[in-house]
Amino acid sequence: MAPPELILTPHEMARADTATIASGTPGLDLMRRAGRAVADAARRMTAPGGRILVAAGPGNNGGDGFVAATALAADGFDVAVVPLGRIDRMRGDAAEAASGWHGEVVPAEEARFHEADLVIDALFGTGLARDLDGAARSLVEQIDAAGRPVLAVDLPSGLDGETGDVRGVVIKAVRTVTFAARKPCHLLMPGRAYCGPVEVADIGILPETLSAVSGQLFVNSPDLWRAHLPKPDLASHKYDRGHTLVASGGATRTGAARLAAVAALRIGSGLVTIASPPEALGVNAAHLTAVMLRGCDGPEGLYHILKDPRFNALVLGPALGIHANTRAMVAVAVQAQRSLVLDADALTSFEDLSSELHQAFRQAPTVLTPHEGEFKRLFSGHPDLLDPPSKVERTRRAAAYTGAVLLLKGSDTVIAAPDGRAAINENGTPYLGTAGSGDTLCGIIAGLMAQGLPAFEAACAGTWIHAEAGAGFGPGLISEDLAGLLPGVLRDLLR
Ligand SMILES: NC(=O)C1=CN([C@@H]2O[C@H](COP(=O)(O)OP(=O)(O)OC[C@H]3O[C@@H](n4cnc5c(N)ncnc54)[C@H](O)[C@@H]3O)[C@@H](O)[C@H]2O)[C@@H](O)CC1
Ligand SMILES: [K+]
Repeated sequence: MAPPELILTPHEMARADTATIASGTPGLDLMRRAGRAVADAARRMTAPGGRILVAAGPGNNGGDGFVAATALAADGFDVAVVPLGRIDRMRGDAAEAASGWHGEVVPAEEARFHEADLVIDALFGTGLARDLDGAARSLVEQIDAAGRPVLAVDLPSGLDGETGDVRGVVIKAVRTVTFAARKPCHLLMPGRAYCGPVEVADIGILPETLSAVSGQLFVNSPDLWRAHLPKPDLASHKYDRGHTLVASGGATRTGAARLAAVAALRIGSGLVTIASPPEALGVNAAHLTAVMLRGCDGPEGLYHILKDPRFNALVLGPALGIHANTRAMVAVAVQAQRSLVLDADALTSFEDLSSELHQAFRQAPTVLTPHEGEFKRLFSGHPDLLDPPSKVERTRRAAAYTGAVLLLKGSDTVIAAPDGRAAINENGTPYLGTAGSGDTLCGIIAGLMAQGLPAFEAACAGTWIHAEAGAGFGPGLISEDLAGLLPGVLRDLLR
């Protein structure tokens, strides 16, 4: 089994670079390998002899560009370098790489990017320190306006490597070659939309060096959690696979709980029960077959049901209503120390009361699944949780604050555990943006926790499986389809 893929921040990457150099690999060797990997990609993107313009910045990203230019010219491509600033002011390895270039140099104001078959963007990489302005901004705008295919070196210039935000302006690339590991900007929005497919080139930085500097940020893929997935054997029966309880809303708001309940059953929870307000029992009963039903009158009702220890995972939130009763039900669930997924109304009920959530969930596995709007409302009194520009950092801080696993939804869903582990999901699909999709996600996660997955792994696996099911279906997807798509995804995963 492959190890989980690490994502390194620019700062961590610089540490890996320094450690590699300290252990005997010259920095110039790393740059040469980086530049050659860029040249390899460029070769695949350009017809023999094609015109390639390399926009080279003042730092090591520019150095990589000079190495690539030299390799491509040697291969017979028609290459010119467009430097940003004076080449004779470059320093260190980048100056060394630039000194190997004896071909055409074109000043930015004379560069005809629109005539290029390929533009290599080697302006800025992980060293971008502020918003682009002046000559740098003009050059980026000039390249973008030309509309020619761009190959980005490490990352599209103008992207903040850590946050994925645009620093003033950014070049839109059709492909990116990065080194040793992907950076957060390759997965987080909006950055991801500017990268095209991202290729990770091995430049000789050892996996153990990457692990040593890693801040425990991962790509959310099966490599991160597959080992935890339950595989029932011949001797196991439904009582071994947990019992998920989903709280239903009132008589006209019962669908969300049923979506969650059916998803929990499909993902493998041995038994699933809907806890329904008395007035909604009839409508729930009319729609349920394999899912069981219990009457549950608010927090007191929940308290009585949870006296039965077999209910080991709970979903609270979908269509429960935003009021004190919902908060009280959360309190009962927390007291009962069961695995818990809180979404939607269960979160919004704590608006302006988020201080009540401080360390509230550290006793039992809990997953909170807000989208950005819910997250902002929930933690509106806590600028320390809302201010960090990095979505990963915001999610991590909220996880540490609440003691729960935080799943901050979006096309770049981030999942963070209170211990600092975090993952960015990348298999999402816009088709998942449909009514009830979040309810299904809650059911999947709770169903996995019912079977014994730890909260972080359940949240990561649930996010990935939910997205995979949606992506496999595509246009026309509605939430009722999702549970039925889970067996196919599970079959592939457990193969
Ligand atoms: N870290 C590594 O392991 C390796 C890194 N390499 C390359 O090195 C790059 C990082 O190099 P650097 O740290 O030199 O950084 P960059 O080359 O990304 O940029 C730094 C330079 O840009 C200037 N600068 C920063 N922000 C600016 C702005 N807004 N406007 C104008 N100028 C600005 C800085 O003063 C500095 O001269 C990576 O992206 C990668 O391409 C490779 O050479 C191989 C190994
Ligand atoms: K770049």
